[in-house]
Amino acid sequence: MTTTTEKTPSPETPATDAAAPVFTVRDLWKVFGPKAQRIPGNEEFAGLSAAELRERTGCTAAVREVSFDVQRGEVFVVMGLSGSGKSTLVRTLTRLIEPTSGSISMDGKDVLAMDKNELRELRRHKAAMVFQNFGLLPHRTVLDNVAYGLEIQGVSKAERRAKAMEVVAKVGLEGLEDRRPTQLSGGQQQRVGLARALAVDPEVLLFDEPFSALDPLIRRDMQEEVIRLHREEGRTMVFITHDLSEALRLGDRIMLMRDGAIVQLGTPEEIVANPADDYVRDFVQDVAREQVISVRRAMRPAEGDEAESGAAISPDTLVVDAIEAVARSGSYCRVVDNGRTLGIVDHEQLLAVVAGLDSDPQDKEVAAV
Ligand SMILES: Nc1ncnc2c1ncn2[C@@H]1O[C@H](COP(=O)(O)OP(=O)(O)OP(=O)(O)O)[C@@H](O)[C@H]1O
Repeated sequence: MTTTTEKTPSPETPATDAAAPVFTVRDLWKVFGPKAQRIPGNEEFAGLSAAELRERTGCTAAVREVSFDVQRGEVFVVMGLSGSGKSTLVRTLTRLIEPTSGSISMDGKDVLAMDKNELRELRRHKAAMVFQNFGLLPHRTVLDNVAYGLEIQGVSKAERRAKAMEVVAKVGLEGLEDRRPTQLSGGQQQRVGLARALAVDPEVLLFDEPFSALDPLIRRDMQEEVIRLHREEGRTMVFITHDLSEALRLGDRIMLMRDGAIVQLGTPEEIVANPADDYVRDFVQDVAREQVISVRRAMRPAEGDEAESGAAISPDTLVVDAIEAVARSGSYCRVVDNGRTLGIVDHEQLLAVVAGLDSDPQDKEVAAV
């Protein structure tokens, strides 16, 4: 794994403070196939590629010794090509798929020790899933579909109607409450699916490629919707996608998977600026770097009296915005944090980012798995 240092709390640690992770996953494996239990941790199979493992054992290691934390309030994106293990991994979080080995805790509670009732509670109240195929009930109205999760929780009719109306408005479906799913566009149906998950007010929303069936413009709309909701509510989100631009747009952090294992875990900026290996480098090679990388990575030390005056920008300013600020200033901009000048950016630094000449070999070492 890369730039994030992860502590290993005991699965029993009660997570009462806001700084504690929502999910803590350690050494997780999910192996499909005969005698799956023999695969995790077995030296004999450790060096085999996915294809070799399948050939030798008939097993598929869909999730392979994966460890990570999901922090409270973040959008945690799980990204990878088809078959890399994204869906399997996210389904193990609430044990829709039983892991083969490893540990998972949510809010400090050991998920693998939960009984049926606790699991039901976990899936209904704490970590609601938004699926790609919406899972809507065709004979129910939009409002009744949205209220469905509350209905199975036994919430009274008046209360669930009120709550459903509230979330219908929140996702921009006002006026469509009485329609049936077939009378809605794909994007609108996805909003119903999202509203239904939101109605139960879960601590975490788990999205399994929810927008991949939508056409690009509607998809963009839905991404904006998720960003807006996240900004308004700060709810923790785990979002699966195979689409890099979607991952970069939505993710606070991105976990890139390949053949069931983590290739890199970091912020979009860390992944684009410091790909952990050639696989990630290939993945991100067409990204417009100036739209992801901030001046924090581009600046140079101030020389002479540069630190004293000149236009100021914050360290989080994206290079694309800094280019405009530098052009307007006519010379350079100071990168200022809390009144302190951290460094300077001028045309030279910013162009180096655009041209991909800015990689810092030291950073790369830190980022390598
Ligand atoms: N029930 C199963 N039995 C056997 N193999 C499975 C099963 N479910 C998934 N796999 C295999 O596990 C691997 C990971 O699958 P998974 O669906 O998690 O990948 P993914 O990254 O979500 O792919 P996609 O983007 O296509 O949905 C694949 O090789 C898949 O064939």
